[in-house]
Amino acid sequence: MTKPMTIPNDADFANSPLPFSGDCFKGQLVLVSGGGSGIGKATAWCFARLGAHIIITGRTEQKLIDTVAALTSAGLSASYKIQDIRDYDGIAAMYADIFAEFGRLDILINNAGGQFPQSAIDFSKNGWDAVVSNNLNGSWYMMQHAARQWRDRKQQGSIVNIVAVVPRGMNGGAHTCAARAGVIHLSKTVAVEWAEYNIRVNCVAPGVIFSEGMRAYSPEALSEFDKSNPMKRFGTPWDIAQACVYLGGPSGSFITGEVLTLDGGGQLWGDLWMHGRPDYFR
Ligand SMILES: CCCCCCC/C=C/C(=O)SCCNC(=O)CCNC(=O)[C@H](O)C(C)(C)COP(=O)(O)OP(=O)(O)OC[C@H]1O[C@@H](n2cnc3c(N)ncnc32)[C@H](O)[C@@H]1OP(=O)(O)O
Ligand SMILES: NC(=O)C1=CN([C@@H]2O[C@H](COP(=O)(O)OP(=O)(O)OC[C@H]3O[C@@H](n4cnc5c(N)ncnc54)[C@H](OP(=O)(O)O)[C@@H]3O)[C@@H](O)[C@H]2O)C=CC1
Repeated sequence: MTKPMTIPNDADFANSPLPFSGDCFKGQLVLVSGGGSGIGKATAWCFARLGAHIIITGRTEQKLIDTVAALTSAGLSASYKIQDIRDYDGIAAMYADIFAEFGRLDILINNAGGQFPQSAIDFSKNGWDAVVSNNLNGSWYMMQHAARQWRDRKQQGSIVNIVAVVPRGMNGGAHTCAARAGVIHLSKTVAVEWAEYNIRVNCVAPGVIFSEGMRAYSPEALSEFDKSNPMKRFGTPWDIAQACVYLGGPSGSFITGEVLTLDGGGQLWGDLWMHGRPDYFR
């Protein structure tokens, strides 16, 4: 039978855990995919500074080594695993290793991903497949294998999927827009299906964030990115990191199936061309 609810009082509020105190994630394990650069790296730092042990993943070992070295040099707790998010069986084995070593995983920040900018009409079949596979399949493999571990061990879990701002499409990025829209609606669906397992699933949608990822764009396209929202500037990886902490941790405990957009208002005003603005739209 469900416990009857009581109205919280001053004593309850005095003792409720604060979401962003110095060590509020102490004893917790957070996995950040793509944690060797950009938004993932910032998110790893944010959680680690709040007391969590961080596992970062990615394909390029040197980036992971350097990031873990920086975190541990600062007295924080971190390790890494090399893992391509497109490798279904490899991901299952990675989670098995993590649970065998730590016995738990509290939060998955499903951040790894990316694309190349190109007009949709020019996509090759392989180009389309590569981006959809990276961003939709890869995100799903990471979510499903984590959720199976949590369900089987009767442990609660929280997933934050990093997506993109898709309501008005993404000019020059139709492949990633399709994949990210897929992740958003996948998240909304499993947020309901997995509520019985105490697994929350949310998304963070970054607008233009000035990270290493910006190297994938031409100077011409980049020169307009910071004018694509009413604040007329880029956001920072730290902006996104804090949103991940808010949604992924206890402060998000009654939030599931949600998309938190951090884009300086770009979904309301402005436009962005990932492959440069065509003359027709000048
Ligand atoms: C509305 C507001 C939205 C704001 C959006 C702001 C902009 C978003 C920014 C970011 O997301 S920053 C993060 C950027 N970081 C990355 O994108 C890095 C990750 N990307 C990759 O690792 C790769 O690009 C990939 C997408 C995973 C593809 O890697 P893969 O190793 O699978 O590809 P390949 O085997 O090299 O190629 C497969 C296929 O794709 C074609 N292709 C690859 N790059 C390009 C390109 N630059 N232009 C055109 N086509 C490309 C490649 O040619 C292959 O196709 P075929 O030649 O075989 O037909
Ligand atoms: N910066 C921005 O403006 C925006 C970014 N995003 C998304 O946010 C996320 C982080 O981007 P950002 O930090 O800016 O850019 P980065 O390119 O720095 O980050 C992407 C990370 O994902 C990893 N990665 C990519 N593909 C794979 C894969 N198949 N398997 C494992 N790891 C992979 C990369 O590491 P490695 O290559 O070593 O594997 C890299 O560390 C991405 O999903 C990006 O698309 C969304 C909207 C806007």
